[in-house]
Amino acid sequence: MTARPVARAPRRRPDDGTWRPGDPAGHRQFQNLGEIHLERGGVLPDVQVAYETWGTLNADADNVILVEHALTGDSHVVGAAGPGHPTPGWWDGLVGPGLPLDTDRFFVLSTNVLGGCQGTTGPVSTAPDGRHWGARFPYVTIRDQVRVEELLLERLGVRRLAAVVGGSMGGMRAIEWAVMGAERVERAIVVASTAHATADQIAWAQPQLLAIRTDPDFAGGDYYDTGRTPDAGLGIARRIAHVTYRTETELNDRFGRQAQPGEDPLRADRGRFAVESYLDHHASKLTGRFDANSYVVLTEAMNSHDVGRGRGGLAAALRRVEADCTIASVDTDRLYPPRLSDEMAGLLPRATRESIHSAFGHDGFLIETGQVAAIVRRALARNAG
Ligand SMILES: CC(=O)SCCNC(=O)CCNC(=O)[C@H](O)C(C)(C)COP(=O)(O)OP(=O)(O)OC[C@H]1O[C@@H](n2cnc3c(N)ncnc32)[C@H](O)[C@@H]1OP(=O)(O)O
Ligand SMILES: N[C@@H](CCO)C(=O)O
Repeated sequence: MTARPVARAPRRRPDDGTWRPGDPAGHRQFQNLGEIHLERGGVLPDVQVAYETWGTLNADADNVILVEHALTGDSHVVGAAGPGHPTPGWWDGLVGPGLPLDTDRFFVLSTNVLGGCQGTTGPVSTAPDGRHWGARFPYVTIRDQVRVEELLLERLGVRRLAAVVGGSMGGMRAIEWAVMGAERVERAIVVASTAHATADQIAWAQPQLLAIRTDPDFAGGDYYDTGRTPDAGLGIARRIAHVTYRTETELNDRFGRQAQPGEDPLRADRGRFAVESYLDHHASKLTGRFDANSYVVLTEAMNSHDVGRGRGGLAAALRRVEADCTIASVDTDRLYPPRLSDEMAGLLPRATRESIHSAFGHDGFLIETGQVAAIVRRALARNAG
C-alpha cells in the first residue's frame, strides 16, 4: 500500500470520486452558520454546512423530510453520477416524483454531517489561522451534529419536520432529533440503528481508531501538509468495519475458501483468499474517497451516542418523544442487532416495529432498498397527528 500525495492547493474535484483536501464540493449548496458551541466544550468559530435538496418547500414550510446519512455517506442520497457528483446516491430509488420520499409532496433535504469531509466543516476544513484543523478539531457528538442541522433548518425558515429518516449513524441522528426536537418532529424513521452505542459497538470501533492513529502517516492527525495520508490505517479500519457490516454466512457462501484468481493463499509469498481481496478492495475504495480524521471524529461521535445522557436515562429520554416513530432493523445485523430496535421501540410512546429481511447483515439497510422503500411508504402514510 503506498501513500497518496495530498494536494496542497485547492483543485477542481476530479470526476473519479476521489476525495482530496481542498476539493471544492461540486454543486452542493452551502450555508454558513457562524460560531457553534459544542456539547463537550469546544467551539467552532465558522461552521459551514453542505446540503442537497429535492422537491419544493411549501408556503407553510412544513413538508420537509430530512434524510440522514451513515458513517461514510454524504448529502448525495440519490442521483446520477456526473460532474460534481461522481458517485450515484446511496439510497437511489427512494427520492423523486411518486417515489417513497415523494418530491411532488415533500421537500427532501440531506446534509453532510458536522465532522465529515464532503462539504461540511470537519478536520480538513481551514481553521481561523489558515491551517487545516487536523488534530485540533474538537470532539463532536451526535447532538452537536443534530444542532447544526437545526440551525440550518432555522436559516431556511423551517420550524417543523414532516419526517426525519436515517440508517446506522444516520439513525442515531434521527432518534436524537426525535428526542431533542420533540415537538418539532412529526415522524422519525430509524433504520438499523440504536438509541445508545453499546459496549460491542464501541469495542469494534477501538481497533479501527487504533489502526488509524498508529499509522505513522497519521502524524497525530496533522498529515495534510506532509504529502502523505494514513491510507494503511484507514484501510485496516474499513476492513474491520466491513466485516461487521456483513454476515458470517454471506461471506462464507460467497467466497468460501476460494483463492483470489491467479493467487495462491497457501504460500508465504502473499497470495490471497478471495475474501481478503474483497476486503482490500473496499479498503482502497474508502481511502480514495474519505478523510481519516473525519473517520476518527465520526466514529467518536457514534461512540458518544446515548439519547439518555443527562436526561435521566434512556427510558426518560425516549418517553418525551412526540413523533410517530418507525423502528426498523435488519434481521441478520450483527452490529446493530434487532434487540436494540426492540428496546428503542419498547420505550417510545408511539412506535411501529419493522424488520428488513436480508442475507447481508447491517449493509442490508443500503442494499435492500425495496424493503426500505416499503417501510418509508408505510411510515409516511400513517397519520402522525
Ligand atoms: C449511507 C452510507 O453509508 S453511504 C456509504 C455507503 N457506501 C459505501 O460504504 C461504499 C462501500 N460499499 C459498501 O459498503 C457495500 O458495497 C454496499 C453496501 C454499498 C453495497 O453492497 P454490495 O452490493 O453487496 O457490494 P459488495 O460488498 O459485494 O461490493 C462489491 C464490490 O466488491 C468487489 N469485489 C467482489 N469480490 C471481489 C474480490 N474477490 N476481490 C476484489 N474485489 C471484489 C466488486 O468488484 C465490487 O466492486 P465495486 O464496488 O468497485 O464495483
Ligand atoms: N457502508 C456504510 C456502513 C455504516 O453504516 C457506511 O460506510 O457508512
